[in-house]
Amino acid sequence: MGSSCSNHLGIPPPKGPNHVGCTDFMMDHTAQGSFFRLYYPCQETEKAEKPDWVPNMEYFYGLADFMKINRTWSEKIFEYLFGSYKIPAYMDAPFKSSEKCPVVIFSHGLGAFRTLYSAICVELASQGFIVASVEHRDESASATFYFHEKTEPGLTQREWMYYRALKHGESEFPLRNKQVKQRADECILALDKLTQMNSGVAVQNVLQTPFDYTTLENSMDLCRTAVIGHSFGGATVIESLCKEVKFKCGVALDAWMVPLDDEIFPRVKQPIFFINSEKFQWAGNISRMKKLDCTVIDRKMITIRGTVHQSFPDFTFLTGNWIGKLMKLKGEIDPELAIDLSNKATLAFLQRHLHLEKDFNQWDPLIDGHDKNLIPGTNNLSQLKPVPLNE
Ligand SMILES: CCN(CC)CCN(C[C@]12C[C@](c3ccc(C(F)(F)F)cc3)(C1)C2)C(=O)Cn1c(SCc2ccc(F)cc2)nc(=O)c2c1C=CC2
Repeated sequence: MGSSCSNHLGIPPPKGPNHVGCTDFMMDHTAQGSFFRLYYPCQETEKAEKPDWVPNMEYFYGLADFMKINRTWSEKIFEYLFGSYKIPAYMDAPFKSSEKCPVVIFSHGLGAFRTLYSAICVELASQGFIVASVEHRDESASATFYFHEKTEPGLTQREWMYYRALKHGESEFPLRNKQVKQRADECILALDKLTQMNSGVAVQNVLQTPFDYTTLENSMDLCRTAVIGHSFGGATVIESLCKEVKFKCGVALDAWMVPLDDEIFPRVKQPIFFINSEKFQWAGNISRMKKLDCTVIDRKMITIRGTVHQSFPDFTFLTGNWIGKLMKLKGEIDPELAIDLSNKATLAFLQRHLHLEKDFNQWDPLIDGHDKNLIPGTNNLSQLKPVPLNE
């Protein structure tokens, strides 16, 4: 998919001091291996291209499946609406950072995949983080791929795994609980791969990208690691914190709490920041977040006024107001202002709990909802509303 998009829409560029590079990593041919997009501070290079936002057509097919719409014409619509957008980062640009980078593992939502939260991941990388945006193989992604057993040396063909919808009459919890456990394992495995890269252990990347992973040796501060996720990825944050104490804190963006066992809540010991949209809130979901409230561990919650569930993924920047509001991809608030508030509040929380020596503490008031576009805690209407299913 070529040609730069000419209209005013697009994924907002990063605001931090670093230029941002990105590259893809897949540890082996199997669906059990780790697969993520890596965003990192890079050298400024004219040569590097900006990658397509949606890397392969199969992702649009998967998105059609997820949206329960016909693949044929929806692929044309997606191609027309979104086919030419680029990620505001330089593909395979050389890594460059004057200091060790803190690390974030990012987990996407149901029906999403690794590139759909680029505005968040690129911003964090521009602020000095190394971010691995995992692509989950639990059949919750619209689509993902791995490789058939090596047919011939070097020659490998992609195997696509598509979104698995709930079967008619199938109950949601058992599937989502199994998936959230796999998702947490995949976040932990991604952290393990980054740990190997940091220690100079040679790691195999079955995607022959030109990026030189040896340049990441001694580049990461693995004592400063966090996990962040949207919706189902927010539940993955909680599950990952419970399973892996190397994650020092978590940021759950509009967490969908359904997949989680109640019994894990008392077992999570790390700080958690819930950043919620105004619309994706209902009593059952909020009450489970509140079960994580704790006097001795920093647990924070804010609501961003005028936002919807889709205010966190990149789609919110890519359609005009009319279509955006119709498809609930946009709320009342300007999408760039909303993500800016979310990113700044996230950076302040990460500074506090990863003990960063940056100036992100300038945004501490946002953690407590002190801004005209923020509400401390929930939107308090959540008691009234039934469960939103089409958010
Ligand atoms: C009818 C299908 N039904 C499936 C269960 C509900 C579908 N749905 C609402 C949608 C996603 C929507 C969407 C996307 C993308 C366009 C596009 F046109 F821009 F492409 C339009 C409209 C359709 C808004 C959600 O699932 C909401 N949601 C999400 S949305 C994450 C996502 C997925 C694909 C993306 F491209 C971007 C973001 N992540 C979660 O973890 C959870 C939920 C709900 C509970 C847990």
